[in-house]
Formats: sequence, C-alpha cells, structure tokens
Amino acid sequence: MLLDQIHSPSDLKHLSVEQLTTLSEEIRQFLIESLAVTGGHFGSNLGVVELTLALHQIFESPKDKIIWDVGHQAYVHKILTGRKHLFPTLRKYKGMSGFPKRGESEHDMFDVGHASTSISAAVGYAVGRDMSGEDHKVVAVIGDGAMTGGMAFEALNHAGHVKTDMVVVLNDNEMSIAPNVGAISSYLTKLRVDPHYSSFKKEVSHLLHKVGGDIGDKAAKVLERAKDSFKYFMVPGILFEEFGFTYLGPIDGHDLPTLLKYLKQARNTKGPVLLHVITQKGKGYAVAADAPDKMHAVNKGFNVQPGDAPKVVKVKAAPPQYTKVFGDTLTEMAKENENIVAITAAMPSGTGLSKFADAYPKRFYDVGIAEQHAATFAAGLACAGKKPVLSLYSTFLQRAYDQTIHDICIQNLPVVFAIDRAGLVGADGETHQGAFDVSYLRIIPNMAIMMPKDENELRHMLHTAVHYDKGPIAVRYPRGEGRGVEMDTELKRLPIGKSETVRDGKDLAILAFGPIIETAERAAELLAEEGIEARVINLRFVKPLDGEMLMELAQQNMPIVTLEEGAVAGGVGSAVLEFYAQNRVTNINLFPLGLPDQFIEHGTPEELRDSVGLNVDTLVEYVKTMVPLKQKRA
Ligand SMILES: Cc1ncc(C[n+]2csc(CCOP(=O)(O)OP(=O)(O)O)c2C)c(N)n1
Ligand SMILES: CC(=O)[C@@H](O)[C@H](O)COP(=O)(O)O
Ligand SMILES: [Mg+2]
Repeated sequence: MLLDQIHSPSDLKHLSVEQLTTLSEEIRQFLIESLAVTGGHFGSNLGVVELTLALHQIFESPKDKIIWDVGHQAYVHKILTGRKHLFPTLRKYKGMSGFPKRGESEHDMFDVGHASTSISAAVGYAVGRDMSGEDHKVVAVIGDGAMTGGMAFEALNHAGHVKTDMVVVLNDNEMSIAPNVGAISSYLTKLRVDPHYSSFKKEVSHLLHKVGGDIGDKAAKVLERAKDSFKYFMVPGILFEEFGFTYLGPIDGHDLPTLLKYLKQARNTKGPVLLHVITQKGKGYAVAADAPDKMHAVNKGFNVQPGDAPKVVKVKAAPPQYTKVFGDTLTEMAKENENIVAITAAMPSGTGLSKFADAYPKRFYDVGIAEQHAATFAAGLACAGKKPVLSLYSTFLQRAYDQTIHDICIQNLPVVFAIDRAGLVGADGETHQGAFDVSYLRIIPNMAIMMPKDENELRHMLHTAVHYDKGPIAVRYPRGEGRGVEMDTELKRLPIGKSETVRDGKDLAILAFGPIIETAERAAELLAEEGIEARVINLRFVKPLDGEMLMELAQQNMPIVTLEEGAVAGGVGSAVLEFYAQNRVTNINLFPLGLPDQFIEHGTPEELRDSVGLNVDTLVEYVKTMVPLKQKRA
C-alpha cells in the first residue's frame, strides 16, 4: 500500500497525480474502516481527502502553516503527518485528539474545535511572519458552515486591510452539520452554479495580452473598466474581492490536477487569496454522501463495507437522551403556547430541535454558526413579545457572552437558555467540555439558573422556564442518556429557588446540582453502612439559591459537600460559600466537589470524572475527613 510509505508530507512531494489518486482511495478506505471501529467525525473527513493531499504536496508543512477551521475534518492531515498508527486511539482517553493540537504535532498550527477562528489565526501568523521578515506561506482551510460565523468576516476584513500574503481555502460542501443556511450559503451556491464570470475574467486577460502595445494599453484600460463594472453585475467572487482578496474558483475539490494547479497559483499570488473549492461531504461512502447531516459524526461499532448502511448494533431500550426530552417537551409546549420560538446556531439535530422545526417551521430559526447573533436575535424576539428558547451547547454559548450580558440581562429580557452538553461531553475534549456555564452565567445580575436531577425533572424545568417572566432563565442538561426514571405526563411549575431533599440524614448534607445527584445517593448508601447519615439535597437552582435550606443547615451545624459537574471556581460551591459569607455565617465546614481549575482532555465522561476525582469513592473519602467516623453499628 502506498499509504504505508507515507510518514510525513515530504513523502508526497515526488508522487504523480496517478499515485495521489491511488493514495486518496487508500485513505478513504482507511478512514471508513478505522472510524467504523472508533467512531468520530466522518463525512467532513471523507470530503477533504484530495484537498488535504494537494495542500500537503503544494505547501511545505510545518515551515508553511496550514490552519484548519473547527478541525473535525483534519483526520487526513493527521494521517499524512505521521499519525496513522494513532487512529485506534482517536478521541480515547490519553489517545489522539479529534482535533488539531499544537501539543500533538509540529504540523498542527492552531488548536481548534470552535468554528470560524482559522482566518484570524492565519492573519496573525502571516502578520507575525511579515514583522519577523520570515518567508513561509500561511493557509487557512475553512468550511462553508464556519464561513457563516461573524468572526470569519472580521478576519477577512482585517486581512484585506493589512494585505498580507495568505491563502484562504474555502471548502464548500453546502453543508454545515445540517444543510448550510443563510445568504452566504446561497451566495456560494451562485458561485458554484454560475462560474462563467471566472471564464469572462480569463477571456478579458487573454484579449488584453493579445492586443498588446499602446492600443492594447488603451483597450486594456477600457476593458479593465468593463471588467470592473461587469463584475459588479456578476456575482462570483465579488464579495471576497471587495474584502481585498483575489478570488479563485470555484474548482472541483476532488479533481487533483485542478487542485494542484490552483493551489500553486494561490501560493504564488501576492496579497490575500481565497480559493473556493467545491467538495462533497461524505464522498466515497454512499450513505454519508446521501445523508451528510446524519453522518457528520458516527458512533463506533458498526461493521461497514463502503457504501453499505452501517449495521447499527441493536441495544436494549436505553433511557431517552436529555436532548430528545428537551426537543419533545418544547414541541409539546409549543402546541399550547404559540409564543415559543426556538433558535439554534447550526445545530438543529444536536440540540434536538429537528422535531420542533418539522412541527413549527415558522417558529424555528437556524441562524448558522452565529451564536452571538442568535443571542441578540433572541433578545429582539423577546422585545417583540415572543418567548425565545435559545438552544446552544454550553461550550458554544461562550461565544455569546457579551450578548447575554449586554443584550439580554441588562434589559432583563425573558429569554430561555436551553443549555445542552452541560458538564463533561467526553470525546471532543478541552474545546467542547461544558465546564464553565454556571460560573460565567451565575455572576450576571438578573440571570436564573437551574439543572434537573433527571430527564423527568428536565420537562418540569422547561415548563417552569417558559412560564418564567421575571427575566432570563437558563436550564442546563448534560449530553447523553437520562437516568431511566418514570416520566410524568402532567407538566408542573417548580417553585423558583427551592431545593428538594431526596434523602434524610443528620450527619452531613450533600448538595447536588443536576444528575450527578446519582453519585451523591450512591455515596450516601455507602456512608450509611459506616454509620454516617448523609442528607442528599437536589439543589435544582444555583441562582437563586434556596437560602432557607442553607440557613437551616447552618443552624444544624451540618458539614456540607457541594457536588457539580462544572468548574468549582465560580460554580455551585462558590455560590454557597458566598451565600454564607454574605449572611455572616462563619462556622461552615464545606467542601466543594466539581471540576478543577484545568482544561479537561478527551475520553469517556466516566474516565474523565475519575481522572478529576468526581466520583463516589472520592466523595466518600472527603466525607470521612469531615465527619468523625461513628462506631460501626452492631
Ligand atoms: C462556534 C461553534 N459553533 C458550533 C460548532 C459545531 N459544529 C462543528 S462542525 C460544524 C459544521 C461546520 O460546517 P463546515 O465548516 O462547513 O465544515 P464541514 O463539516 O462541512 O466540513 C458545526 C456547526 C462549532 N464547532 N463551533
Ligand atoms: C466538531 C463539532 O463541534 C461538533 O461536531 C461536535 O463534535 C458535536 O458534538 P455532539 O456529538 O455532542 O453533538
Ligand atoms: Mg461545509
């Protein structure tokens, strides 16, 4: 296999187009077979095989800097840069990351995971190069979905201003995770289907060269003006050219000779260049090509032949995913409440809103990868008397922090934040853990924040949130399955700021926030065997806190452990400590258990919880240091 001879990009330099073609077929087969075992991002990687081969033949990584946007499509890049042997460890604890990581390879130029950062990073690399008088190329590879992120246009604007030499490769497969949305997407479609403008440019320059001489010069000026005015009427490339970029394309992103030719041209063109490349997400694997949204990422465990539908291994009926419970409940509530408007930032299926979108297409908005706009769009809807439900992953809500403060909380607008993937998400690692939302939201005045102990309570919390009219309110819930509890049909409103005692005890109190209460309940069982009676409290709200309950614990001199799957810093533990301090309660024996002050890598959520001591054993050990062991009851 040719692929076995590739250990670094330099091994590509001497290969012919035929050999590269053979290599692309071997890489596709490798990806399909490897991801069938490990799972991971699928469609996007199948779509960039030829593009990545051509990039690494034309550019000299790591001297030349290739920066991937989002980075979920960098598996081929990892194969070509000496990491093929690591694929069995893809996204596994202490294994290879699913995204480029500077610490993982000299060929990974920028840590990514959140969309739309690559052009900014590339401008930084290019300007830094220019300031140091160095001489290498800088390339950003960005998808059409990531191109809907505002930050990408901030970077285009700046690149056109500084006019630094850099290349942006726009990988346009018409897909975000779902079909791409927005005016940018339809503009790119026009570019794809209306390429005659680029042929016009070729004819004009050919004509100018043919005429030559001073007549030629005069004619050249006239034709140049004609071309400029013509381009205002023609769509292709004008948007990028007005940003100061030379627009090349659109070209077939699976045609190696064309890719090599245009990447060489882009490399040798002065100033900022944008090469528009058309690819097919999922290329080479029929099911992924036909349903690229469904196979944006795949779970492990299907034995697959290329093109076959994966034989999904039947599992016993698992508890419903929190995400599905959210989507179903919101759809149920929308029937009675026509003010509900659901908003996603390019994650309709990931947030469970596809069902809502099908049922209420006029009350569903996918704004593209544009969380900042999504938040202020929700604020505008609230001002217009609607009940916006802004559904974002915890990690992606970080993108809309100023909008949350400035546009929603200061105006105290009744926006519902449905925060999915709150807590450890696992395989996506540092860039995706939902570790910080309690800390970054709790400090904002007017914000209320709750987390259900299980999927049934999520329904009641959503109902409570939608009927809450005192301002913004957030309900956060984790990635993955619920706890398999009985589901109420009747939705009820929970009293704001009130907790619930789920187990009595007089020796200490464990205040649990969210489904991690299961850890508290299991620890309480073990402690009871040692004569320690732990009270387990389902906190429900971190803002406002249940002050009455907290004061009661203080009056009983009860040692307290707070338990959260979020950063301890600024989280639930901090909130309770602040409460006691503000109420002049000084004799508190409190241990906050949560995520430590570090970024949490990839692995399974359970492995990660164990790695930071967020588990039953650690909880039991801490409690024993806080509560003197009683004589074991006979
Ligand atoms: C800020 C942010 N929001 C949402 C996501 C989730 N996400 C990951 S990949 C993706 C779609 C990217 O589409 P595109 O850039 O076109 O890449 P493709 O998968 O088509 O190759 C989205 C929305 C993200 N990574 N970052
Ligand atoms: C790369 C990216 O940001 C998304 O594809 C993300 O990995 C989806 O996460 P979930 O698998 O939790 O929906
Ligand atoms: Mg795309």
